[in-house]
Amino acid sequence: MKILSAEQLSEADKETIKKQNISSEELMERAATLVFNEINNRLRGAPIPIKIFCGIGNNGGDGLVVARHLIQHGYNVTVYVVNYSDKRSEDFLANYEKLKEITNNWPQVIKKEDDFPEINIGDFVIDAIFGIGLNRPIEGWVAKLVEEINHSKAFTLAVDMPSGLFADKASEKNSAIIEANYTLSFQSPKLVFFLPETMDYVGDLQVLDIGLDREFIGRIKSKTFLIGKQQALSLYLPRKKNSHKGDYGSVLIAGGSYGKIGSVLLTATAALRSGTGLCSLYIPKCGYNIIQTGLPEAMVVTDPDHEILTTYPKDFKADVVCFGMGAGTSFNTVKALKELLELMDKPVVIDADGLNILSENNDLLKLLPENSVLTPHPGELKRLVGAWKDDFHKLDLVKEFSSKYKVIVVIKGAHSLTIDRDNVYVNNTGNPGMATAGSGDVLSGVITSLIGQGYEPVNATVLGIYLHGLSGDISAEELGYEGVLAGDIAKNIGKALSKIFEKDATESDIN
Ligand SMILES: NC(=O)C1=CN([C@@H]2O[C@H](COP(=O)(O)OP(=O)(O)OC[C@H]3O[C@@H](n4cnc5c(N)ncnc54)[C@H](OP(=O)(O)O)[C@@H]3O)[C@@H](O)[C@H]2O)[C@H](O)CC1
Ligand SMILES: [K+]
Repeated sequence: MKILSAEQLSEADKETIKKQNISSEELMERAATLVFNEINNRLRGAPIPIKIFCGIGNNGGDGLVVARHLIQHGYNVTVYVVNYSDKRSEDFLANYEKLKEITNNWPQVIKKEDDFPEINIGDFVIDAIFGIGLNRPIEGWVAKLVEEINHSKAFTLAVDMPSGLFADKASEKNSAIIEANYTLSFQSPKLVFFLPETMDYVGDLQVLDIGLDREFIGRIKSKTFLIGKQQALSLYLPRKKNSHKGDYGSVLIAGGSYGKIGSVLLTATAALRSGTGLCSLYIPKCGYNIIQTGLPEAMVVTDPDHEILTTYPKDFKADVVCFGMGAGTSFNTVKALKELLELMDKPVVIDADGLNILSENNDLLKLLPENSVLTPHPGELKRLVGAWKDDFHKLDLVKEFSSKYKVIVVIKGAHSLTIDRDNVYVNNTGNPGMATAGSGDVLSGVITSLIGQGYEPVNATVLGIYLHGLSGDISAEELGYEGVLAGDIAKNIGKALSKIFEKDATESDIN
């Protein structure tokens, strides 16, 4: 699914009005009625106090439409107009009149702090103050109102966006932003919903298809995509009935050191669980018995050294090599990575200490084969691209790095991002249980395996991250967040792959 910017959404809005020959008020009615339906489905007539805070633009207009429907269905509603300026939009005004026609309980206008109502923890708050039209931080008494809503701890549902968030840029530190429990967003999720500094404001997210013109949206040249089940499915390369292990790639996992052989064991397990035909490990001698016992399906080649990697086996033929987990950054291990990069003309996957070596030896970056995949965690990423001011600056730095070195970079996080030059792929699977030792080693194994099976490196990365997250979700369902081990994520990759083929009746819009 494309992630559209505020500007693209406004254009789609205008184009839809033209093509479908409807008024913008009708489009507002359509969008806000969907919001009402969702609320009605959940509240089912419950008499809890609903407090709707409406701005004076079109987000506020949506709030007024929702209010009208709720009142007509007998809900206990109070509407507040957050009168932050006198520039009331036309559709706001039209719906203001419509609301006054159906109730004697007219909206209360808030113009200063003294006008604030009491907000109780048991209230149901609807935030329709600002949407995609926010163009500067919220200030003054409106900022105080936002704080008041947040402090109340009342359940808060945001219409389109939590007020105070910009759709496509970072917020200043300590900005007033609604901390929503639930966000019902129109047509396309906004990029900020998935970035670490802003995702917590969104709560649970649901995207409502408000019927903006499909053909126009299809033509929009978006470079930002949300990866859900449909996209994962479209990337999958089916297996032929008449095939053998030679058809599914020969991968080499190079890494490990004394005390850290578990890391390569996890990577290799994940590679095999993701469908690799032949999996070999290149490790220091100390790991030989461990791997041969722990993973009899894998083959092992050992370095001359007992404890670390010191060289690279020049005659070894593999379709793809993954380097770095548990390897350490000793002088001779740097040499081993250099030998590998000088030899390879096919994409490699570099993780963990491999990335630390690259950040300390910038000359090696130039040796990376085109479309190699780097999978840093935030600390490793900072060492590679430098420090960033905010999430959007980080995206710019990584895009620049990806273009300069012609590589694919993963920004790991609750929603991991794959950056391929200017393109951003946002992952939408995974859970906090995956924040556990070895989880990254497993991800590298999955991506390496898929490249070995013939996936384009960017597709292998996007699909690999999706499957890794889904496998984490399956593991958490079995074991609870705290109970998940990286080994479980590796073990369940096959189940995750099967799951993308399941038809799921309760599937939400964005999965
Ligand atoms: N295409 C769609 O998805 C549809 C969206 N709808 C809804 O419309 C809003 C967007 O409405 P819009 O009127 O463009 O913008 P807002 O309601 O978010 O903001 C209104 C105006 O507020 C001013 N502004 C911006 N920032 C601040 C601030 N910090 N303090 C005070 N005022 C501010 C700004 O005007 P200025 O002239 O003062 O700059 C905004 O224009 C969208 O989110 C949906 O909810 C439709 O209902 C359906 C189609
Ligand atoms: K809002």
